[in-house]
Amino acid sequence: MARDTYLKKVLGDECFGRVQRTRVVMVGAGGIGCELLKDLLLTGYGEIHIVDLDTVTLSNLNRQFLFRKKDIDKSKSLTIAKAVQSFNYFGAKLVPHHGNIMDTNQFPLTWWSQFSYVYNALDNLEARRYVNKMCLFLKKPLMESGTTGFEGQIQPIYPYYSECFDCQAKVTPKTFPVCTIRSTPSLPVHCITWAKEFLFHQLFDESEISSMNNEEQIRNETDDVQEKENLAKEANELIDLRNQIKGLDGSAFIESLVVKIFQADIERLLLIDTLWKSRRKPIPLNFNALSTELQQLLHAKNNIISTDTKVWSVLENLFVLYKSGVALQSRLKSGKESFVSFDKDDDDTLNFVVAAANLRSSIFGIPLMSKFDIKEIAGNIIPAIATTNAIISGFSSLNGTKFFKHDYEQTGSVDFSPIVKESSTVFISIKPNKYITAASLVSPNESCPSSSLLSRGIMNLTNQELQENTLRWLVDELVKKYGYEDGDLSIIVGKSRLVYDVDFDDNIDSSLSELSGFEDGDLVLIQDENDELENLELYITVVNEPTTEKLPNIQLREKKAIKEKNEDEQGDSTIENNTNQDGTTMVIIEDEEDTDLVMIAEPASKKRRIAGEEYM
Ligand SMILES: Nc1ncnc2c1ncn2[C@@H]1O[C@H](COP(=O)(O)OP(=O)(O)OP(=O)(O)O)[C@@H](O)[C@H]1O
Ligand SMILES: [Zn+2]
Repeated sequence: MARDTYLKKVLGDECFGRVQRTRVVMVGAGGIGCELLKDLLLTGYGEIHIVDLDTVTLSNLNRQFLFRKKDIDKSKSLTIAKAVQSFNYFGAKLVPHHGNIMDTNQFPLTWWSQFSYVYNALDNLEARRYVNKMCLFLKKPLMESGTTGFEGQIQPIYPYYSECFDCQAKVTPKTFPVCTIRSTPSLPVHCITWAKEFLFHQLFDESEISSMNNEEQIRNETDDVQEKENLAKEANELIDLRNQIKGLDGSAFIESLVVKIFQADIERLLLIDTLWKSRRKPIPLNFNALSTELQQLLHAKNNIISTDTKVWSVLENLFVLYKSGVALQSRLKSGKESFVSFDKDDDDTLNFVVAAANLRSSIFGIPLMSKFDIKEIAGNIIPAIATTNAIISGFSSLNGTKFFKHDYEQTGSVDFSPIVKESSTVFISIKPNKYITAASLVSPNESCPSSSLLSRGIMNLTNQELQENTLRWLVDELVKKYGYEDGDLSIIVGKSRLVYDVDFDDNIDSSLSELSGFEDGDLVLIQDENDELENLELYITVVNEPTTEKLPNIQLREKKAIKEKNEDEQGDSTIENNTNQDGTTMVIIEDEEDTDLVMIAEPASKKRRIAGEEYM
């Protein structure tokens, strides 16, 4: 059967026709992106824009099947667009963009407005959150997807009609109590966390204050006065050492470091009796006893450390610490870098963390690990699996394409209720009986910072208007337009910087261009201090010509009314479910007569795990 005949049969003539006239964007051209682009192309989409900021690396080739060895170091988006031409059977127009999706110069809000559907194929929380926001701004449907190892998930997002990406808290990586890491490690992962988050961070990274040295946290976690004093002392000495890094020569720096962290700090720790009542006491490193052998290694011609999969001896770890420590020190000394951040692919940083973690392990009687294994833990690497990406991409395009069964484009409607009822979040996993599960979409979370009690719109001003108009002008305009009682509003820019409220009017006569936070692409939050009107988020857009619609023509809803409406709508999810004896549910995904996809679902309440940071 010809391809288009087949697609017409599966999607229906009208839907297929719409898909062919549609312009979509795919953000991310990595593991999921390669699979997804193939799917979107073979579904017949008319125009596909592809955004990625990165270039192809060797490690991508095992699963990102559209890239070849010859493509290494080339732009992912440009390469992928070329690679699919050989099977571009429907003649889709492919438009690659090499850049960061969060760059508002390259991708202003006006750029986003051209798309009918946004497909995410990203690997980090920050970019996902950003795209979610843009889609909320423009009421664009978004398909979110993520995989980690054998697990994966898609989440269709229909702004204000179903949960957005921010509606559910994300799984955060496992953390350990500071005191376990700093005083009483018992597992290799404790020593790796110490080496990476505390030692490396304090010595080489941007900020001297790390979470491992958070006094308040330490105060909450231990009552032992001696331990508290000890931790503070340790950290201060490390900061002193950091300040001396550039002044010391290589061997003096490493020797001071080793003697301090593996000898003096441990000896001091041993003085706190309470810590060792029921634990094995650590044994400080005897640096003197090892220094002759270390010198021999340092003067050896051959590279003695070769295999990453072998567990190094204490001496070998000391050697690697020496070499990587000196390399990092000279990078800072050269002035080219003012700090160095840990990166699993930066060998100096990884070697330092591996060696420091292992030396600490040896002191506490914890098994040492190979560089290969430590890299996996320190880099939080869960292997990416091509098949998981392929399955998730398939669900992503299948579920996303359903949107085009409706004629949203023609009618201009943004009432997403019908498509929300037909869509589902899909999960895949390797657990028996849970290979594929699905749950119907639910209404946005009432306390979601991104999609509840909030209206959004665009503020259009020319550069000249930004220079001429003061904050006072903006406050007056806001009050006139939206009716804040007694003018009692506050204006917040950036993440949380207050520039105005009734008790803080220091900036009132500054022009908007003088106040940072009012540049093209910036977001400004307006809050009603009387707590009656919902919040308003403005997206600043610099236009060439003055417009009459400087502030968005919207009516802010009353918070009370929204809450009441939400309460009325509770429990309004109508997807047909049939509960089985084992508590799982059969969810009919397709509403067509010839139902083609039936899934087993667990109750929706159990399924609140959304693609978070650890999803690739
Ligand atoms: N802010 C962003 N703007 C544009 N593209 C982004 C942004 N953040 C991430 N990406 C891209 O999303 C893709 C995610 O794909 P994937 O998870 O396979 O990651 P990868 O970097 O290719 O692989 P790995 O992380 O395993 O080395 C990457 O190609 C990455 O460059
Ligand atoms: Zn939300």
